[in-house]
Amino acid sequence: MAQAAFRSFNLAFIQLGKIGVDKAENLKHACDMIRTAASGQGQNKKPDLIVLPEFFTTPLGDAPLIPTHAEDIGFTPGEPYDITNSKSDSVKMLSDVAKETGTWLIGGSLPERDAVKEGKFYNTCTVYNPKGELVARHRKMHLFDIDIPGKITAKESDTIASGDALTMFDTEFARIGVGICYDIRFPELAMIAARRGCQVLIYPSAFSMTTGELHWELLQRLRAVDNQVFMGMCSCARDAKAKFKAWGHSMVVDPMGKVLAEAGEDEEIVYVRIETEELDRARQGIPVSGQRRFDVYGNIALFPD
Ligand SMILES: NC(=O)CCC(=O)C(=O)O
Repeated sequence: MAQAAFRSFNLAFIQLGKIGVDKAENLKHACDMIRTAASGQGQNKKPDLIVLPEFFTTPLGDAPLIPTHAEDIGFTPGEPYDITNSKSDSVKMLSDVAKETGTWLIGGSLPERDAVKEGKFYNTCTVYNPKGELVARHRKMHLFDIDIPGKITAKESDTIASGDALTMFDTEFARIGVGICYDIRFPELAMIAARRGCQVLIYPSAFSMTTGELHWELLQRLRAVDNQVFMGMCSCARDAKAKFKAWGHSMVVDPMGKVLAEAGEDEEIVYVRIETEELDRARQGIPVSGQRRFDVYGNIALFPD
């Protein structure tokens, strides 16, 4: 893979609120918020890249809504895609607003209907360039199936099928790796993306209230430091009435593990300047990438569980 460009840029995370049962209203609200974020709100922060959270069209934890809210995206990575004939309202909105605002856009995620794998759907993120072209798609690879007795039981795999590909895309300012929420718990994904030249990793997300306090910041700082990359997770806002209450606290961490920006719990737009020097400083000062011992590790995928 060719060396990726890297220059300083502005990033905006939309910690979106008001995600209700009406998909059209959710789309309209997301579109309004993207326009607001793109304006930079008069603070000389006009973003090059805007990010939405996980499941921005459909309330998380409301599984019966998934079949009605799911959309046919019909995108195959690497193949041309005709947005004007897309069957997805969300794809059309995201493409239009990326073009209108002239920004890169990581369009959170939404339930995707495909040739429906075993009657399930995908939890899918789509990415747009400033011309409004759909350039990448990530299907959540690791599904949120957990059981912490008395606290939380979740089985995302009841309705969602797992994706089977890593996702990264090139902009004029960085190579960016994409995952979705629970994907953060699997260091291999971030490690491979970093080794393939990503300087920035961004995961649309919505952590649980049980795990958020201990793990949300910790996991992002770990992935950032392990891989010497910028790491960010963009969450939904917390909604006290929702079935799944999101932790919020959308965050961006630098390659030394320093938290550059953090939202609260409510709807909010977080602006961050990503400075190339921070990555160079971390990698030059602590040169772990040249000190790895692959001669000793061998193929870790072959180790027994
Ligand atoms: N939406 C999710 O994947 C939730 C992940 C989460 O809360 C975690 O602890 O991991």
